[in-house]
Amino acid sequence: MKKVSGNTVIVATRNKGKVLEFTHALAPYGLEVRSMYDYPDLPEVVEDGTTFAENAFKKAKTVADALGVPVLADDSGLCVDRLDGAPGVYSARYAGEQATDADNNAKLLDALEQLQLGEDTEQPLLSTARFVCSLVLYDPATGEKLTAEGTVEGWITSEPSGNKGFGYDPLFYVPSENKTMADLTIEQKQSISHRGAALRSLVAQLEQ
Ligand SMILES: O=P(O)(O)OP(=O)(O)OP(=O)(O)OC[C@H]1O[C@@H](n2cnc3c(O)ncnc32)[C@H](O)[C@@H]1O
Ligand SMILES: [Mg+2]
Repeated sequence: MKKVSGNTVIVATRNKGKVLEFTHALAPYGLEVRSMYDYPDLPEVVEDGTTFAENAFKKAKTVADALGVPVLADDSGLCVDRLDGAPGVYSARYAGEQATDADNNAKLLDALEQLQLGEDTEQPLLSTARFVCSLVLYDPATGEKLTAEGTVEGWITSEPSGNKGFGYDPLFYVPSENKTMADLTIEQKQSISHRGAALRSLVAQLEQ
């Protein structure tokens, strides 16, 4: 399978946090990252799949078919056990179509704090949770795809901390680091995160 075009990896995303993480992770391989911001007039991707893998494939295929070169896509999200896996594939639009990270974080804390009402506890760790990342690299010339998935386990904390990362990172407490994901440097996040794990698995497949 043709991996990339030249030394450029096109990632089918409009999430600037993801772009930064992929740029950082792929630089040691001599690879540069471009995103949907670098290509005007790309079709919209309708993320109506029921799984992360389905949505990642839709993003990769839509953009790869439009550009005629292999494209990598990431669909990811947060699954919270006390909310039966929500927000899951709806993570980006949990608080509505135009929701900001702050809106989504506020809605998540609200949902979990409602559940804690009436319980005889004020402990800050509200629920176990995991981030999931599904990656798909699709080659439109052959129709071949490579897929990889990564997860990271943690807790949702009622005490947000940190200003790095993006999305739900300030609410995601990682016990092994005794920090939230937003407290970690990009390197530290990469070494433990769902996206880091998925990318390592994809690179291992490409190196085979
Ligand atoms: O679809 P693209 O354009 O890639 O950008 P997006 O932000 O809409 O990305 P997703 O559809 O994959 O939605 C994932 C949401 O899950 C959250 N998320 C995913 N990875 C995360 C991470 O590493 N840290 C914090 N939140 C994350 C975040 O809120 C994302 O907006
Ligand atoms: Mg999206």
